[in-house]
Amino acid sequence: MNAYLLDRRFEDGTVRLRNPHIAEMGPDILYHIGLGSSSHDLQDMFSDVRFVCMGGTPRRMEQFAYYIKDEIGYKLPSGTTLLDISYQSYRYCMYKVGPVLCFSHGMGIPSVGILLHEVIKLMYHAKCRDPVFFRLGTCGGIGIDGGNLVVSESAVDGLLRPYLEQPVLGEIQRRPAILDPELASDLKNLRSDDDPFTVTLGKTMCTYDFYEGQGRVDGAFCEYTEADKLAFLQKIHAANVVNMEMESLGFAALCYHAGVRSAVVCVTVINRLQGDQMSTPKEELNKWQEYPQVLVARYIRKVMGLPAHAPPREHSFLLPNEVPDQKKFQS
Ligand SMILES: O=P(O)(O)O[C@@H]1C[C@H](O)[C@@H](CO)O1
Ligand SMILES: O=c1cc[nH]c(=O)[nH]1
Repeated sequence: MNAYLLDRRFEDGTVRLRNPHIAEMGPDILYHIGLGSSSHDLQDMFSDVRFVCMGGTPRRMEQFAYYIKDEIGYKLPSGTTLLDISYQSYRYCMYKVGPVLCFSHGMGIPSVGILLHEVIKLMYHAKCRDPVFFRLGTCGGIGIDGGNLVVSESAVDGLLRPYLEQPVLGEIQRRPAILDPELASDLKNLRSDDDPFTVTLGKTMCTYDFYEGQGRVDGAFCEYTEADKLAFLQKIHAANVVNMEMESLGFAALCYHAGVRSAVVCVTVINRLQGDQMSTPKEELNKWQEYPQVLVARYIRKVMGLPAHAPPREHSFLLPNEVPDQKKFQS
């Protein structure tokens, strides 16, 4: 067995829940994804899932669902589009394309954490074997220009500590935020020479805020100088931090605790050593957001025994319902 997993899974690769109450309590409602162990046949619906891919926005993850559909040669019945399985939750989006499950996770550790509790339980109820979890995100690069990829080798908090802390029953609970090193290195090696992006392996700083938490000077509040900010960014850069985002710590800690292999692949949308404001045109940002998908699709294809090379799309992808030139009204 992969050294990263230790004995945190069952021999047959199914997910071991580290919660004795679930087996005893009867029906389990997965409230935020609109599913349940008695209202749905979770094993029938999801037991073939091998890859769980998540990222912040519903649009990005719906796009990914269509992209991976083409990449793995999955066909939809004619005249149909992909169903958002968790549409009744009005929280996260969720698409299934063969062995790939795609979710949006919203912003920040609380949002991704709640989703992970329910997705890990879903893997358990469905008896999925050896699922691999990916976060496909955006980030601020530290010394890396926009439009390049970072595969996280580990996640640290805003104090450079490699664990997730949260108060539980009035005490601080600590869980190590460990990502699978073998998976990270496999992903990095899937870059091809004709890709329009570089891939850097390094530490990711995960913060609780986009503005002051990431040392920006362009929030509604700021009590430090530009020089203070740059000194901090240089200090963390010297400690091998190459990017900043807001979910990796919770994502890594919960996946590791569940015995699930996991990786974080983010595209840089700004080089924080050069500024704070997000001034890149939307069209460019949309194209960049697809780069993590390209690398993860290559990994999935490789594991499925398909040729690994999946090129980036020429143009950023429009969803079936995004008819161009629609007139919108704002009062
Ligand atoms: O998943 P994404 O790439 O949206 O996550 C990053 C971190 C925050 O959630 C968000 C801030 O803009 O982007
Ligand atoms: O600077 C950035 C860009 C994207 N996401 C972040 O959390 N920070």
